[in-house]
Amino acid sequence: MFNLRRKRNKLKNQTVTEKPQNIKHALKLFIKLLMQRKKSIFTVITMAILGSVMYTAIPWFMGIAIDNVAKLITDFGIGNFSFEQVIHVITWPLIGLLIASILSFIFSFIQERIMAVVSEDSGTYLRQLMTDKMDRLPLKFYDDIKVGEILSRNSVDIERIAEILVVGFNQFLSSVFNIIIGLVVMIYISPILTLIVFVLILISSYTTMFISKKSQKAFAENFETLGEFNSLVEEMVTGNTLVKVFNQQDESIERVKESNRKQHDAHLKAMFMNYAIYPAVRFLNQIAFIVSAVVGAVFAIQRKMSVGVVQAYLQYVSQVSEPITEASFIINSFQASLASIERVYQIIDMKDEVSDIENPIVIKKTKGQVEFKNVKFGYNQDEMIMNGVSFIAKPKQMIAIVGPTGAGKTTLINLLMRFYEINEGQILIDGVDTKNMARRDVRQMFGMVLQDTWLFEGSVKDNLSYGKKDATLEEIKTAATLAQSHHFIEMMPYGYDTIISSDASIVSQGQQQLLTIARTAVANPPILILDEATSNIDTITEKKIQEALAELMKDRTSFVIAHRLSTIRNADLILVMNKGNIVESGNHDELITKNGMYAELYNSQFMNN
Ligand SMILES: Nc1ncnc2c1ncn2[C@@H]1O[C@H](COP(=O)(O)OP(=O)(O)OP(=O)(O)O)[C@@H](O)[C@H]1O
Repeated sequence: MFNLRRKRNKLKNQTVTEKPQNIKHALKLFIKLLMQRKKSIFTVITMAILGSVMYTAIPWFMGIAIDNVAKLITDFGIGNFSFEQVIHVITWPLIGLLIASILSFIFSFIQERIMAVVSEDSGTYLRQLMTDKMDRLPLKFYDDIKVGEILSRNSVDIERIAEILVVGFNQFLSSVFNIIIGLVVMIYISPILTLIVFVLILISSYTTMFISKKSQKAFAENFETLGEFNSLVEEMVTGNTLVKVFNQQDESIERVKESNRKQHDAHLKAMFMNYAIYPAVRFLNQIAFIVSAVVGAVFAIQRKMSVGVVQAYLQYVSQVSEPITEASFIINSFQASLASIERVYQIIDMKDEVSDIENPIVIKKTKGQVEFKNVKFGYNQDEMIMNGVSFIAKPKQMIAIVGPTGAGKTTLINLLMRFYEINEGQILIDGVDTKNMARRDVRQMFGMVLQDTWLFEGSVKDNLSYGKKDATLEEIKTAATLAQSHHFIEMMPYGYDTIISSDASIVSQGQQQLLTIARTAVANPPILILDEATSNIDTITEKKIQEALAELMKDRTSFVIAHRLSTIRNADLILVMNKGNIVESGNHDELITKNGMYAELYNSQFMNN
């Protein structure tokens, strides 16, 4: 079936990877995106710093409260001071703690709120950029990419970028400042202990990362070997007879045994990781905390550190170690978003369609003469398929294009409509090179009636006036009458106001075709493109379609991708195509006399269906 323009999807787009191909470039794009909202980002960073300061202040105030109570105990001895005295010494630290907690909450609330807006805005901004771009991209772009791929970039990837902005970026900022400020306070409390603790945290985080990678591999191996084992067993069961016929029982059993042994080893490794290594990793992660607790206790006994400070220190150890241990998770999701941003910008940064020339020529009233002058074209620069095609279609002539599949019929139409730019030569309409016209004006001169009809969800009236928005109801009805549709439209529940869609059963396939003919008639284009590929429509409707098309073609230049003998015989000019080029042209009698490819095609099954 004739499917204009999009004949071959090369699907050369890359598979979705979770890592950016060029991390530096992706990072630049990410920063560029953030810099769109400089003020917000600056506020967010300030909030993150202030939030971390407040967060760090909380254990500090708690420490002061503990130390104040401890001092009461040391000064007066247990039970020798009043409740009021306790309240007196803890009131200020507790107020400080309360204020720090509230401020910490407020700062992170503002931070998250602003980032939520930035994230939404960035999503909308990227979506807008993508949509605008889709409009400006050459149609060739759509040959090379799957529709699903475009949709996924427009939704999943942008969603992921928005998510990392609202969740990941906040988490990242808070983690960085919590670590820095936490470390500063820890160093202030005890530089030596902090050095030991920091090294321990780094070692345990690195080990965790290393082991997670190994364990992921072990689990993957486990699944793989299990899959292999299952398919071997399945093969043995289903092919049991064959195995016996060829006397391969021993070898089969040996293969299963071997696979079973591999599966056993892989499973054991995976389970070992799960039950032995992970608890060890968890313990490792606690080591920094344990060392700090032990050393802190010793310092407290030696009175080098107060109990309150030891308690604050321990909280700082968690404050610093937790984000470091989670770093791999944050890095992974950040990497995934960088990959997303890279994919989105791959489209945004693509080269636009060659823009129309300034001051394009406008043909006021098209006569409908079409000329191809030595046209050369290839979908790819290095692979020409059309090598110097020339012909003239005079106004109101009917041109039949024939040729075997892949001959270049669609390509010829694609070029006519300027869906692709030709490499050499000229395509002229009424003597004007289409390159010197606006694309929109060129396409407006053509009306197309294709096999794959396209109706949108809306009233019959709206569908018919799609090509001429200001068409009056009278015009629409006249066109519908010409296209043998008026009668069945009137029979519909609401006549011309009936809502239809392409998949609605309210209009049959044949009626859909008639409606598309009516739609073209409303638009009243000077040149027509018709696809005559046979479709499974009943003979009566088929006849109606024929009559409607004949009516439509009256007084217009028409290009027909022809399959019907009658059409071809009536054509003023037949273009016989093969391997991208016109190999013969003329009318039926001339071509038959020539006894070339046309005669061959004519006598074969090809045109006689
Ligand atoms: N978008 C495209 N990108 C690259 N090559 C293409 C593209 N569309 C078509 N071709 C190639 O161009 C040649 C001509 O194809 P075209 O679709 O024009 O033939 P056709 O005569 O319309 O075939 P059919 O009768 O099957 O519809 C073929 O070799 C085809 O593989």
